[in-house]
Amino acid sequence: MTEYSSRIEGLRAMDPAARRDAIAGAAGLGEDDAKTLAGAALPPDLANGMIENVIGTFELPLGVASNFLINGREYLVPMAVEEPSVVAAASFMAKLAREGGGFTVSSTLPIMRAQVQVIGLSDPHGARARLLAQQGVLIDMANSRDTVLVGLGGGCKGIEVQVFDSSPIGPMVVLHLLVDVRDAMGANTVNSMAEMIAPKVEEITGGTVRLRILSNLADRRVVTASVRIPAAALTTQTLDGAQVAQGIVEACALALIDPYRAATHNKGIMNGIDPVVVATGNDWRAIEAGAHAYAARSGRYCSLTTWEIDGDDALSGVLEMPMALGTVGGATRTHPAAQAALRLMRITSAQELGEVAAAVGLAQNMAALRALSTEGIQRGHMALHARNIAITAGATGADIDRVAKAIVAANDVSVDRAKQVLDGAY
Ligand SMILES: CC(C)(COP(=O)([O-])OP(=O)([O-])OC[C@H]1O[C@@H](n2cnc3c(N)ncnc32)[C@H](O)[C@@H]1OP(=O)([O-])[O-])[C@@H](O)C(=O)NCCC(=O)NCCSC(=O)C[C@@](C)(O)CC(=O)[O-]
Ligand SMILES: NC(=O)C1=CN([C@@H]2O[C@H](COP(=O)(O)OP(=O)(O)OC[C@H]3O[C@@H](n4cnc5c(N)ncnc54)[C@H](OP(=O)(O)O)[C@@H]3O)[C@@H](O)[C@H]2O)C=CC1
Repeated sequence: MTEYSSRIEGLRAMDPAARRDAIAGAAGLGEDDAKTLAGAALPPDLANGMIENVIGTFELPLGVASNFLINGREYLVPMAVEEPSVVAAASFMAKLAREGGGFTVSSTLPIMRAQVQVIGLSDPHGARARLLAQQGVLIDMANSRDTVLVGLGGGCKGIEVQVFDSSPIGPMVVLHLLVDVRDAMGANTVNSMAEMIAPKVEEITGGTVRLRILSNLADRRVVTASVRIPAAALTTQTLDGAQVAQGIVEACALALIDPYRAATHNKGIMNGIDPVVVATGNDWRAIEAGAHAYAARSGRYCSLTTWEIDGDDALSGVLEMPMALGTVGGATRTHPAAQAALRLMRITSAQELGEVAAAVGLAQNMAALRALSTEGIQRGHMALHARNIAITAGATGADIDRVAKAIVAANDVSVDRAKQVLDGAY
């Protein structure tokens, strides 16, 4: 068996079939999985079982980011995304990151929260005390709902109770169930537990339970990714590495103080994370909600990453954010391509998947800041977007690359110019 490698010579120049063969070979992926990743993997009857009123399926390009070395392990990362330059940028930064030993990642236990809202209380603080006194009963009751999870070492591990002295409808108490969901995203799991304990919560508090639902602010399920790259590795044709590193730090500084910039900065991070979330059949709305709520947890929305230059003149970046991803549950086991994507990465736990997604998010942020603080985003991004423009203008087959190259060379990446190239005017 060949050794798994994420470095594949000439990958970008291959056609999709050859690229798929090269990826499958490098990852030791079986023929069936390679075929599944080629597309049309979701038959109508399966799709019809996943959501309602199904009329078909909607496809996205699936790319693979190369060069990722994460905690000393090689990863070829599947990314389902419509935006050009995202996969290239991640691969590029992962290549640079190898100069410093790649990415280092870690994560907390997969603890999700479910909220149980209690209203109609005359003594909210007394109700809180009564709930805390009965926490053993509530935890046992919640765990009786999911013996499979408990058998796997997960389950409800504790409760928290918050009192809101005032709200538009008066005081309320909110009980949080803290549940180790193991390899699941966990929404259905914790929602079932919250609904199960609700009558007992009413009995203990004397109030009325309204909402029983997870919180997407998964602040007890946090992943940290970091990277440290010697400045020399960042050298470009016109700038030395120290200048590039300084530019990245200065670009991040604005996202740390200004929500207008932070929103775009964090969108750039999610450019890396969402495609991995989608490719593995996970709930990207949950990941987006968690990320942005976490970015605003201090009361001021800011960057999810920090970039510094350390004492040895190396550029050092850190991303910290919630990551509620599953390798079981939801659509992760229903969609054949999601399973093949996990096998492509050889991922065996939800925690590992979250850590890989975070490394890709950090790489993506670095790529954007590097481009923005040096030559600007348009050169690299528009050169790759040019193929989309060529298609929009009507190019097909070999004409797509020919027209794209021509409009990039003319520094006029527009549909008009592409049409003129197609019509032979240039
Ligand atoms: C686009 C690049 C990578 C070009 O950068 P470049 O310097 O032209 O790249 P290169 O040709 O020297 O290639 C270097 C490596 O990049 C990868 N690479 C390069 N091209 C390809 C390709 N066609 N297909 C596959 N891989 C590619 C590949 O790994 C390659 O290594 P090699 O294979 O040669 O050993 C660079 O300009 C870049 O990183 N730009 C940033 C792009 C970006 O951030 N895109 C996201 C969309 S913009 C956005 O939505 C977010 C934003 C920007 O608003 C966020 C924010 O504001 O913070
Ligand atoms: N606000 C939000 O984000 C919401 C999201 N959702 C959706 O919920 C879905 C995810 O819910 P989720 O609870 O993950 O899915 P599931 O309920 O489908 O799967 C979780 C269940 O899988 C079983 N299981 C088997 N092996 C494992 C393992 N190794 N680790 C953990 N559990 C295991 C467990 O018990 P058992 O076998 O007994 O089932 C567990 O309860 C997504 O589709 C999401 O879109 C739903 C509501 C709200």
